Order: sequence, then C-alpha cells, then structure tokens
Amino acid sequence: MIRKRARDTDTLDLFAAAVEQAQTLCTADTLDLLRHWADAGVLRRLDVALAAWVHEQDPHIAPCAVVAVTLLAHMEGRGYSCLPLADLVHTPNAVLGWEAQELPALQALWTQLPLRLDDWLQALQASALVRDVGLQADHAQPLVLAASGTPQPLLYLRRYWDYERMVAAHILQRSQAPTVALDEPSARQWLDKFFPATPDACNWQKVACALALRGHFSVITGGPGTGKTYTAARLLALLFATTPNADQLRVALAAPTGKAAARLKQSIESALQHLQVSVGSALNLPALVQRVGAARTLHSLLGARPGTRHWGYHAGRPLDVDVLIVDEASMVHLEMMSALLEALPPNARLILLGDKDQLASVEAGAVLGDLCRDAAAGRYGTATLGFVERVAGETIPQSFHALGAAPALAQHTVMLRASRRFDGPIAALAMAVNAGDAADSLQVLQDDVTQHGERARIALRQDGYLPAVHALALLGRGDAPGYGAYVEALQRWADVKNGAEIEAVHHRWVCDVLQAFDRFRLLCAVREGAWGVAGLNQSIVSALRAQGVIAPEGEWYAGRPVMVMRNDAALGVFNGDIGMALPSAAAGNPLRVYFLQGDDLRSVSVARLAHVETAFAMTVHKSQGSEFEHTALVLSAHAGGVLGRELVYTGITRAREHFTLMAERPGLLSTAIASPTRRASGLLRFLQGELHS
Ligand SMILES: Nc1ncnc2c1ncn2[C@@H]1O[C@H](COP(=O)(O)OP(=O)(O)OP(=O)(O)O)[C@@H](O)[C@H]1O
Repeated sequence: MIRKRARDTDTLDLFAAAVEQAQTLCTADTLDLLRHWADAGVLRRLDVALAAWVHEQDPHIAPCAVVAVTLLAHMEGRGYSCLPLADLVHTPNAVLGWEAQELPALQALWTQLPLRLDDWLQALQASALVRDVGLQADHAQPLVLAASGTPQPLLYLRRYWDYERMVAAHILQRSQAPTVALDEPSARQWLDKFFPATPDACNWQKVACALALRGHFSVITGGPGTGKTYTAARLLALLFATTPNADQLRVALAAPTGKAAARLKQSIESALQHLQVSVGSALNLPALVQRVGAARTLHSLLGARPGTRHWGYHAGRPLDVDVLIVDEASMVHLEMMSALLEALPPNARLILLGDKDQLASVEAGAVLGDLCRDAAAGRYGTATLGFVERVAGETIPQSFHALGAAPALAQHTVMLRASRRFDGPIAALAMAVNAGDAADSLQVLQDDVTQHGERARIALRQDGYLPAVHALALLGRGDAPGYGAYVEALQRWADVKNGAEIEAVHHRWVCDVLQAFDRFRLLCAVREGAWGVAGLNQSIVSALRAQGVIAPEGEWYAGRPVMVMRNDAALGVFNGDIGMALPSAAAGNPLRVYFLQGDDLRSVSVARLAHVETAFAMTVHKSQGSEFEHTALVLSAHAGGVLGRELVYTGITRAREHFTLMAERPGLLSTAIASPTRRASGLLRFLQGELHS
C-alpha cells in the first residue's frame, strides 16, 4: 500500500481545501477530491486512475459509484478480493481503517453521498460497466455486483470475481466428488502401522491421512510443529501402499517460495527414510522417494510467464501429476490458487498444508484462512465419522461433530492440534496472541522474565529506544543470539584467505557464515522508517561499518546478506531466497552471492543478481516459511492497519528458541492483538451456495 504515514500541515490543508470544494458534489468534483487524496498518499494513484477510466467510459455514472470503485481498487491493494458495500456505506472507516487525521475528510465526503445502501446499489446497477449478477447477462463488464438482493452485497473487479468463483467451483467439485475406491482393510493395516496407538483422545494426524486417502482434495492445517509435514510424508507412503500401479505414481511438491519448497522436500524425504526403518521391506520407500519430483515454487510448477498473467499449465494443458502437496498454503493468493486449481487434472489429489492463522499473502485473497474458517470446530458428518472409525480406528470426539448438515469442505479438512516442537513460553505467547488475549500475552511475557531474568526465552521492550534494537541485533540478549556469530565467522576470512588450502576450507567457511547469519533475524511490520526494514538495515550496516566488520563502497560488499525479490529460473534463485555476498576462492576472490541449500552451496556472481535487498532486517511477510533460533519482532508506531494479530502471530512463530518484541511505543502490541485482519472475500459464500455466477 502506498500511503504516507506521517502527515504534515500542508497535507492537512490539502484535505481541507478538497473537502470544501466538494460542497456540491458531481462526479467530476468527486474525482478531483479523490485525486487530492491520492496526492496526499491516502489512496494509490492506481485507485483513482481506475475511477477516472470508469468516468470516461460512463460519463453519467453517479458520484457514489465512482467512490465505490475507487475504494474497491484501494482495498484490493490491501488484500480484499471484493468490497462489502453495506459496511462501506454505513461504517466506512471500519472498512478502510484510516488514521485519525484522515477521518474528517472522509466524514465530509460521506455527508455528500447517499445514506441508504439501496441508492448506492441503484447507482452501480445503472452503469453499463457493472454487471449485477442477479439481474444482468454477462457481457464481460469490468465490475461485478454480487448478492445485491441480500443485506451484504459485494462489489468486485471482474478479475477477482472470476478467480473467486473458479476457486470455489473447483473446490466444491473436488470436495463433492464421489470418494475414491479404497481397499479399506488394507488402508487400516497401513494406517495402524504408520501411526502406533497413542493415549491421545484422537490422533488427528491419522484422521488427516485417512480422510485424504478417500478424496481428491485435502486441507491439513495446524500451528508450527504440529506435524503437517510428518503427516504428509505418511500420506504419501499410504498412497504408495494402497494405490494400484503405485510405481507409476507422479508426485509433485511445491510451495510459494523456493525456500519453503526445498524445506518441504527435505522434511518429506527424511520422514520417509525414518519410516523405512519401521516398515522394513514391506514397502519400497526409496522407490517412492524416486517418484517425488524436485521441490518447485508454485510459479515454476505452473510455468509462470514473467511479465504476463499467463501460465504454461492450465485446463487445456494440465499438470502431469497424480499427487500434489503444497506447503505454506496460507501464502497462496487467490490468483495463484485459481491458476493451480485450473491446471490440476480432476483426478489428481491436491493436499494443502499450512497454518490458517498466519499472515495471508500480500496479494488479494486469504484462501487458506477462508477454507479453514471452521477447521477448529471440525463439523464432521455421520459418513465421515463412520469412515474414520472403520479406516483409522479413531473416534472423533463429539464436540467436533456437525450439529446440522455437514459442510462438504469440512469433511476434507483436518486441524492438527498438538505441537511436537513448539512449546514453552513462545508457544504460550503465540496461543495467547492467536486467541486475541492481549492481557494474557503480556502476562506470559512478564512471567518468563520474572522467572528467568536475563535468560528469559521471550522478552518485551516497548520504550521506543531505537539504540536498544541495534544493540539487540549486534549483541543478542542473554542466551539469545544476535548477529555476533555472523560477525565472528565473517572475520575468519583473513585466515581462510591466507591459509595454505583456501579451496578446502572456503566451502566450510561460507557455510559457517550463512548458518551463523541464519541464527537471528530482525523482522519488521513495515518497510519504511527508522523502525522499518529500510531504516534498520541502514543502521545495522552503519554500525558494522563503524566496527570495521564490513566495508561497503558500492552496492556490494563482503558480508552483505541479501534477499532475492524476484524469481529468476535461469539463475535458479527465487523470491524470498536469502544469500550472502562473500569473496570466492577463485583468483582475486571476486564477490559471489552464496545460497545454502541443505548442506550444499550454490553461488551466483553479484553482477547477475539484479533484484535483491539487504536482509539484516526483513518484513514479517517475507519471513514466512523460515525459522530462526532467535527472532526479534520490531513494531513501528507508523504501521497503521498493517499491525494486526496475524502479523504478530507469524512473527512469534518464526522463533525456535528465543523471541524478543521491540515496540516503538507501549500499547502497540495490545492494539495489534486486538486487530485481527479481516479481508473481505466471497469465497465462503460461494462455497455455501449463497453466491452464484
Ligand atoms: N506423531 C509424531 N510422532 C513423533 N514425532 C512427530 C510426530 N509428529 C510430528 N513429529 C515430529 O515433530 C516435528 C515437527 O513436525 P513437522 O515438521 O512435520 O511439523 P510441521 O507442522 O510441518 O511444522 P512447520 O510448521 O514448521 O512446517 C518433527 O521433528 C517431526 O518428526
């Protein structure tokens, strides 16, 4: 979102002038007013450009329709797939979430617009650019009005309407399709072998595998360490054991980022290796490992064509897979999910893994969150309960049974509830944040400090003292590392260079620097400002330069950590990959950027990497799919609507051993926890049959 955070007096004047001009509002005045708002940074220029185009195409369009279109584009930029018109008309700022100084101008505009929702609907319906789905035929109108006869009508940009109805249609088709023929006694035998009996009331991992065996669509959600990958590996082994002609099975693994995809493949392969020990020769798991394709980003799997909205694979040229596992599905946006579902052959199985409570992608849509809205409640129907009992030998507790009709999607969704890896105060804090309980979250933070002092695993500092953030990054706190180990490893270069066998030790040294760097990370809510990514990167570079650790002269210097911002299949680097510029072992030691892939190193010449950013600090968004021994989450006081519960939860769950929260002022954490992100979308209403095409 392009939006000025700190408003100056000039800008306020600009607002006042614009509002005055709007006394007798016609569409041209409205557009002028919206342009002023774009000048002030409240709207994107793109938002107003769309409104101007709409006015050009339909000079008679009413002012309120122009406002609705502008704000639709604006909210699309903030992740909405559609605009909830009733909420906008009655409580505009509950939708927009603008800052206090922007409200008088908004209120002034609202006094000039119709009070009644019906008048807004009529204004939209009167334009030939808008298709009211219930009333008009489809002539590829650029705007779509859905559910206008209900209390909650939705306005869409045509593109998002298409994506959303496509995603819903595919998911409904997959979740309502007849179940796959399954040799139930054999499935039961294998499930019992892979999941030995536990004292738990219900083994959700086993339930997830059983349900996934009988359908073409499965969602497995759960917090960090709940065993999503562990379960997916067993599911693959089960499919291998129970599918006829399993030696022909084509399995693909994918994730939104290269790093997450590589991690998925590594975890699945290691889980299958462990499993081989318990199944012995009964199943040829190495043959299964061979059938698992390379870990791919979704972009690469679908054959994204850079600079276009076209994909190499689609309904006319489907993917060549029988089973596709997608990890970190919370990061898959609406357009990508639509492309994925279009490209997947109807008989292929799709298994989505992800944490429903994590931040959604920057782009519009929160597909996993929408699909998992009921995941905690279960809502399993009689047929599912009976199947699980027969095939998994598990009894799903009554509190997870459907009360009325069992929703089709719920029968394909399982939430894993017990974490195996994530415990102690970090898990307690994540749970309190997720539950929206600010008082409990602060108590958890306080308790750990009271009990363990310096050695606390979690800590909070909210006095706005920026040097404390810098000190934390350079020195760490107690047992929680900062970038100290990275600095030490980097400084060993002199020994490596001057040693007798540079070739032999260089590889180890590069791995050491990368691994040391990966122990700690500063995560920010925003990019701009001293408490954002840009400011913190700059101050850490300055501090390290002052200490003589790095010597930046131009863009590149030894020790510069970078994040790749764009996929480049030719170079084999993907959006979100983290690398480090270091001297190579070749003559003259030219700088190369090294990437750690498992225990292997890949390197690219610095000259070839165009789209990168320094990565001492990164946004929480970009950190998804990664974990660090110590994660510090930095909350800027100028993060506005970005500061939400999911952001804090995602930041906390990136921490393996230690977590520190640094806030620019007290109260930011509580405000964020109290603000769950609500992205308007019609996906659930499509799935529930409330919206039609
Ligand atoms: N049923 C189980 N029995 C024993 N160990 C388990 C079980 N389930 C998971 N684990 C172990 O717990 C750890 C976390 O599991 P896994 O990595 O599958 O979780 P995840 O939900 O995929 O985590 P993430 O959110 O990081 O992707 C792994 O070491 C895994 O081997």
